[in-house]
Amino acid sequence: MNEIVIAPSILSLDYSNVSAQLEELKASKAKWLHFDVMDGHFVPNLTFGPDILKGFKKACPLFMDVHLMVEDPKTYAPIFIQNGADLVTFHTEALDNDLSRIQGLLDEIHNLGAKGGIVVKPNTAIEPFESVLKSCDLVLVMSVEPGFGGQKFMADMLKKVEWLKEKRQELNLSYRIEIDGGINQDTYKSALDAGCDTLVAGSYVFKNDITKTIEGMLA
Ligand SMILES: O=C(CO)[C@@H](O)[C@H](O)COP(=O)(O)O
Ligand SMILES: [Fe+2]
Repeated sequence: MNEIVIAPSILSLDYSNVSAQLEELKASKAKWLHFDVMDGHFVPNLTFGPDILKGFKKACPLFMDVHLMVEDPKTYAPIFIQNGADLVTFHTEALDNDLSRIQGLLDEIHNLGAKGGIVVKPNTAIEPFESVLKSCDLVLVMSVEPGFGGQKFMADMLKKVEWLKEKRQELNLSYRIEIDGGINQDTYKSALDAGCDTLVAGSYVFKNDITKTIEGMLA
């Protein structure tokens, strides 16, 4: 059983007060930061480039979990790895769900010394990706449509989590299972019960007391 990790999503930081929140995160029980990269094409929102990641890593040296929501992850994964990503996840849909392209990018991420994994949107089934699971350090299940923080949790996505948990045991693998979107006081327990070991939480953490909210999910 993997240790439970909370990965606060910096998408929901209060950008008028960044350093104080990064100091609080450093002192908190969060070991990871979730860094959402959006290119305005794969999703209808724009966020951060590699220089911002580099700055965050310097100010707050936690494990950087970089979620690429971009049309061209093959180009951007190496750039974010050079700038501090410890783990990069990319959407299968951005590679047309093509298994050989997905396998190729997972191999490339590993060759660059980072951890890697796949992400699926809510309307993408997870079962077709069984053959690449052996190369994933983590599989990320989206429980909202990617693009924005603060959306409602889609409880149906927990079926994917249950399938991933069963497959992990059947195939004797050890990838982490992460969920992203709508995690809060009403939903985090069901995600853990279904088999998630890594919880992304954005608005829930940053719109409340950061330290206590993270501790509450780990209690
Ligand atoms: O990838 C995304 C959104 O596309 C997320 O990482 C969000 O940042 C999660 O925000 P909350 O739903 O927890 O507010
Ligand atoms: Fe994310």
